[in-house]
Amino acid sequence: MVAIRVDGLTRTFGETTAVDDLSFTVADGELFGLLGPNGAGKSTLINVLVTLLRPTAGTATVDGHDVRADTAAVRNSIGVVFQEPALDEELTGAENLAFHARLYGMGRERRDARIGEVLELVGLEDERDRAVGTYSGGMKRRLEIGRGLLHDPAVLFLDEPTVGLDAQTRRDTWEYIRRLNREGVSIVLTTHYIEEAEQLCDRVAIVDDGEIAAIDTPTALTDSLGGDVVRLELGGRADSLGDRLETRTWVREYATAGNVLEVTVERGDARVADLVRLADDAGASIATVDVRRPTLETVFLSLTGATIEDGRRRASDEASALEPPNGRDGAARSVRASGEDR
Ligand SMILES: Nc1ncnc2c1ncn2[C@@H]1O[C@H](COP(=O)(O)OP(=O)(O)OP(=O)(O)O)[C@@H](O)[C@H]1O
Repeated sequence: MVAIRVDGLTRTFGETTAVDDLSFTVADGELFGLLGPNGAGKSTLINVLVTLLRPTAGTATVDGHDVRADTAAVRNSIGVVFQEPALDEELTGAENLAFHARLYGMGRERRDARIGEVLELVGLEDERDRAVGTYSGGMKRRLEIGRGLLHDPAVLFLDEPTVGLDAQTRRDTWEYIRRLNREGVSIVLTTHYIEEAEQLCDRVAIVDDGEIAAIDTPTALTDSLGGDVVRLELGGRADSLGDRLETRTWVREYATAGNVLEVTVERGDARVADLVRLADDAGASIATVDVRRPTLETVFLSLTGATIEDGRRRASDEASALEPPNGRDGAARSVRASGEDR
């Protein structure tokens, strides 16, 4: 079964094509990540899938419902946690959830049972009667995730779920997200954190400039780069080693620059000794050796020619230099007010 099917989806804002002819599917029960810098089109894509924005072209279904024709059915099937917190700090955790459950028209009995279940799922049962204003950042985020789950949705959308959280709280939040996923909820999350995509997601779509540059499991994406890079800093010029490397079948490729030699091999840790021996035979002394496994950052760089950080900087420069001529439309603005990490 398919949780989400996107076919030729495009969304433009005036001259800007925020989402450009995307097609992909998310399987039932999958934890799927959209990784890309600010301005790549991730939020626009999510806003179309959660029916806050209409597509300009193409189609999408969520839990089998068309985002254009069946908005009510889509909304019933999904939970959404936006980047911007929207909790009432004066109410307790349980009261915040009860308020939301009433908005969903849940009857009292179901509401009470479900609030208990959800608080347990996100590990806040002991804090249920404390005012949310006294919660830590991570607890608030978990309560928001819990709120998105109240009506038992098939698909949960999380827009930058750990933005602004410290490293430890981020890891804890990942654990809760994994737990929900194990309970059977399909999850789509956006992130610009490499590690989040690598550690958490079953599959990742690398999004840049409204397009999907690649889509696969994190391991397959990093493997596609063809191996680890062993970097040797030598006492003399590195090109003296070139001839010797040419004859080694385990060398996928190599590059030299001054006294630095970079060799791509399948298993970097297993080849360090061979490379040290080769350098030795060539009479080259070695100053440093390190082995780098490619990360999704390396994949992003090789696909787009920029780092995610570059992309983020470019987006924020553009945003401050040039506001869109017609301004942002209301639906998008209400869910995208500026946050601390932009
Ligand atoms: N309502 C809008 N009006 C005009 N342009 C918009 C609007 N929403 C998004 N855009 C533009 O569409 C492009 C994609 O933006 P989007 O917010 O979807 O990217 P993103 O990857 O989600 O980034 P972020 O992490 O900052 O939300 C950007 O160029 C942005 O300026």
